[in-house]
Amino acid sequence: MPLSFEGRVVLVTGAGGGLGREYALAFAERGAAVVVNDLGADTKGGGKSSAAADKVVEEIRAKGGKAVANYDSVEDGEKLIQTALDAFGRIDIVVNNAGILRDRSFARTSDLDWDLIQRIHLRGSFLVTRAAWNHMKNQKFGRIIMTASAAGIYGNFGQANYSAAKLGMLGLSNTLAVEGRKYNICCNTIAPVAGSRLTETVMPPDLVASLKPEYVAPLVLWLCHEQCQENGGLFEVGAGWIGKLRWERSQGRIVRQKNKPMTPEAVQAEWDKICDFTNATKPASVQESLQSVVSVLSEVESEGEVGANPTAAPASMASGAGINPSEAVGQKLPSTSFSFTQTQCILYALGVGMSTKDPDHLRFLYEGHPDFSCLPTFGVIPSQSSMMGGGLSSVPGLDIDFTQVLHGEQYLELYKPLPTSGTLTSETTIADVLDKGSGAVILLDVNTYSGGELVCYNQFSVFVVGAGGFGGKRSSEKAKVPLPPPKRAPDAVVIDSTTRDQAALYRLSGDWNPLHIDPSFAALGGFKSPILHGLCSFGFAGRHVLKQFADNDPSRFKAIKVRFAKPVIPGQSLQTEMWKEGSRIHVQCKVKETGAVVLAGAYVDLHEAAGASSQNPTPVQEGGLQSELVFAEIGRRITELGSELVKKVNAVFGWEITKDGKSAAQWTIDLKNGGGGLHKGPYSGKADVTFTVSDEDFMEVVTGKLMPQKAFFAGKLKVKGNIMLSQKLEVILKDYAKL
Ligand SMILES: CCCCCCC[C@@H](O)CC(=O)SCCNC(=O)CCNC(=O)[C@H](O)C(C)(C)COP(=O)(O)OP(=O)(O)OC[C@H]1O[C@@H](n2cnc3c(N)ncnc32)[C@H](O)[C@@H]1OP(=O)(O)O
Repeated sequence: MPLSFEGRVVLVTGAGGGLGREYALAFAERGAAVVVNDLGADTKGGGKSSAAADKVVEEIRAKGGKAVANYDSVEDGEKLIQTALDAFGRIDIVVNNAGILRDRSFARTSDLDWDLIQRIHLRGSFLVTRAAWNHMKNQKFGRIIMTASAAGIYGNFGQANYSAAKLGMLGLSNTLAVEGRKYNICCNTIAPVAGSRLTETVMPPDLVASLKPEYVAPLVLWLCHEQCQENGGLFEVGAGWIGKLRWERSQGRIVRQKNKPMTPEAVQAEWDKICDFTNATKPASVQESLQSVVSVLSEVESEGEVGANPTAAPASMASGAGINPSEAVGQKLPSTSFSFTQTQCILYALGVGMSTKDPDHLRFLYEGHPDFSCLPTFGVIPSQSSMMGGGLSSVPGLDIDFTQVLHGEQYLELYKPLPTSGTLTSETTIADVLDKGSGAVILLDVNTYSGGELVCYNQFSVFVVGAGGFGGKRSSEKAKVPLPPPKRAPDAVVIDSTTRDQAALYRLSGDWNPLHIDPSFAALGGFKSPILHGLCSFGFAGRHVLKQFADNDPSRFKAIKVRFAKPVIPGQSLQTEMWKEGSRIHVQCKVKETGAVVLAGAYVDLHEAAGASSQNPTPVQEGGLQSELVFAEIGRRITELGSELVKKVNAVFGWEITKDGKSAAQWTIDLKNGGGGLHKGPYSGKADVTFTVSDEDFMEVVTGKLMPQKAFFAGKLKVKGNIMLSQKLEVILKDYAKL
């Protein structure tokens, strides 16, 4: 179908001749109403005449087209746009084409030469475009062209002023592309080579004659058509040829070591590698650029070697997918080391939705807890950092578009419970590359070691949307496959909310992919808003199973497999459905609000429980916080209740609370045979708890001057005893409250 501009209103600046005239005629021929702007100045900006614009308007009208003339300078941007609004009622397309030259060698460039060129090219384009911007925003459509020049891109003798202005227009265009994206305003830049008044002074006449403006106009028309979604591009065009330009960045080298000064000698030593464009990346946004630089910080912090090249990470920033399995499979990524402390374990637990609201979570959130542990699914973090730090893009045969990368599946197997701090090293191999038609799947096997001992194995499956069709195989014997759940009602269902900031929190564990936080980046992948990390939902599901079927005991966790079937949006609720089949728990996760299955074919393998069943009382050792806080709370309640109420408590619940205070005050709570009353069933057992405080501190607590919790932390209130899970004590506290 011919590309029509029927109903569109176009402003072309500098349209009295050359390229501008050609654009104006071409737009009008395809149905657009055109504002033909031309000041009628000479090529150096002198003089003023309406003749040039009028002539083009006449030409258009003679062919039955719609056009009006405007003779204002582009520095009066508002007036140009007003002409369009007055004549045609709207403005859809702005082609910033007007320009003049003041060529001088740099030493001879005067202030005036400089200022005039900046004013007409850069400032003029800014003023005209700004005047049109809100109209385009409101109508949710706009197409803008900036005219740069090879002189700006490459530099050209005698054109310092012009080069600066022209590349300035590219910077302007790049930012308008970012800001306009959500309003369907696209802004692109062209660097045309055509015979015109500006080029006839620097080119031989027959070359000028053969570089016709009509060899440039079709690109401008396409870029301005509603069907064209190109945005933020830079194109060289001339003689019937069009090429796109982009930034390329070498992999670079880290020249700094933790806690050591960065020196020019280190830069010198790495210079060849810094400038080596082998396996160069193509960052296409500030986020992509920054992200890789940020990864340097973690690399340096984890004391990565000088000479590493983490700026290639994460995944590939290259566009223009090119996948070659025979080159990629078997390749190893540089091995990485990951150092962590309790902080990372806690941050991760918070990232996958743990909260102090659930007392059972405290063992994963508080380093002072006697059973403080790392969540088993944290096992993906050290290995993930190996990919983030090393970069898939450095692998030959994997030229992938990072904006199209989704996490497809994950398998994790632990060979021993994870430590809560230490240094782990990871070795990553490209296990296979599959052609799934709609995408490519890259399987990465990662072994993670502590010292020489294997701690865990991960298989990452990375789905690169749109990168399929390269003629590869569809399945792999190396893949850990998802398993469908049994065809019966689930044995357990847990519903848990993610928060609006879930991804913002989870990313602090090391996956800085802007897909999860930056709306513009998410839009590049076709998402309306940032999506949650697959591994975050994975962490939710993993801990649901651990709580439901393994008493939150990390040592019982063996392995987990998950397929990410659909994206989750931060703030949605996850409904985890679980089926117990021996030691395997099949899992399926849905978004509660939509019913969509987001984790499919998932399962968790558990080790058999050793010893007591989960129904037995859990002994709490002296000094453990989870119980202590609650005990301290009980102590406070008891003192508040006073002796009369204590008696009542004893009577109602069949408890025996006594005070034995000589040199110290001691309280003993004895839940006789489950305490009777409300405390039957799984809460049966006996709890003997002793609070020990000095008389002085006891009085402080009794008179409310010192909160029991504070007394506990200050070591003034000591607690000793065995009792069932604190959760049950919360129940007890509620019962006290009823009294
Ligand atoms: C740390 C470094 C490594 C990690 C890199 C990732 C970095 C992270 O920051 C990124 C993320 O966390 S992204 C968030 C989590 N992931 C998602 O939300 C993806 C959700 N899934 C989808 O949208 C689709 O399944 C989709 C788009 C993936 C596939 O949908 P379709 O194209 O419609 O595919 P479909 O027609 O259903 O099936 C075609 C073939 O592909 C297989 N397949 C489908 N989903 C898959 C998936 N999720 N993983 C792997 N393979 C998958 C199908 O089985 C089918 O193949 P076959 O016919 O051989 O069975």
